[in-house]
Amino acid sequence: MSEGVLGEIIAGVRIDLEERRAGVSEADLRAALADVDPPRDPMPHFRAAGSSVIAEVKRRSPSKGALADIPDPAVLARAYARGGAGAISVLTEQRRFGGSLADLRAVRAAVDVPLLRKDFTVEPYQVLEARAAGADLVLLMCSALDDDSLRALYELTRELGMRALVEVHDETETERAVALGAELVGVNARNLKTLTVDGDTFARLAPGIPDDRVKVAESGIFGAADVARVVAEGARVVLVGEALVKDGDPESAVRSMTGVTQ
Ligand SMILES: O=P(O)(O)OC[C@@H](O)[C@@H](O)c1c[nH]c2ccccc12
Repeated sequence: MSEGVLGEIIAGVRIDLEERRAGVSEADLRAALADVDPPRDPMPHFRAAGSSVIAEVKRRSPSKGALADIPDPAVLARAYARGGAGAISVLTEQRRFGGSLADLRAVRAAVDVPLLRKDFTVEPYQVLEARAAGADLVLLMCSALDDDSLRALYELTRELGMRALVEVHDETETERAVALGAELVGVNARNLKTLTVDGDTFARLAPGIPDDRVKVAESGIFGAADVARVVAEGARVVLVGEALVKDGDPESAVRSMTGVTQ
């Protein structure tokens, strides 16, 4: 299932994960959950009229290399929050995206908006870790998970009171996400096996997702015109990284993509 770049990324993710697990056990993480504020629910914002933005803290990517110098993710997150972001995504994968759980904690301390831990989630340990660091959502990628793992991780997020953004990039994955009952389905226009963006992906896959689910358009969105296009195709939410981290005024950039209607 995971071939090419995706397989390589996940191999690295597993190595880093085992290193962390050697320091903090799953039982330690579960115990730590008692001291964490309850999860914040992004769904009301996502379901309200007009587009909602998940604004991403993203330092680099395998396809583009370094995107932006982000000396303090808290500063960027505050700008996103002032701009009206419905949620903030923090990429925590270290090797290819330059992120960390420290970034997630820094953002959690700075803003009240719901937070997505954006990583290649393959083990329950990562979901517990996300919640312990104050995340409210996790990303579950169909391309990285078989049906049993997908279901087990989805159920764990619900058990913890979190939401899962279930990511798809083709028809088969879309059917799997829908069959799972995913309420938040992200269509990633970037194929993580080849790293290329296909702007027609959302329009192609969205009709396969029932309208009672919240449809999220991910990747390759650079401005209000792109948002208007995916909103017309059924998106309620857009997930934007590169365009926001590169913008000198991220607050206005988020605002310009928020509340866009057909
Ligand atoms: O920087 P962009 O093109 O706006 O994309 C953001 C987001 O969609 C992208 O970071 C992403 C979507 N799914 C992922 C899975 C893993 C890592 C990264 C991603």
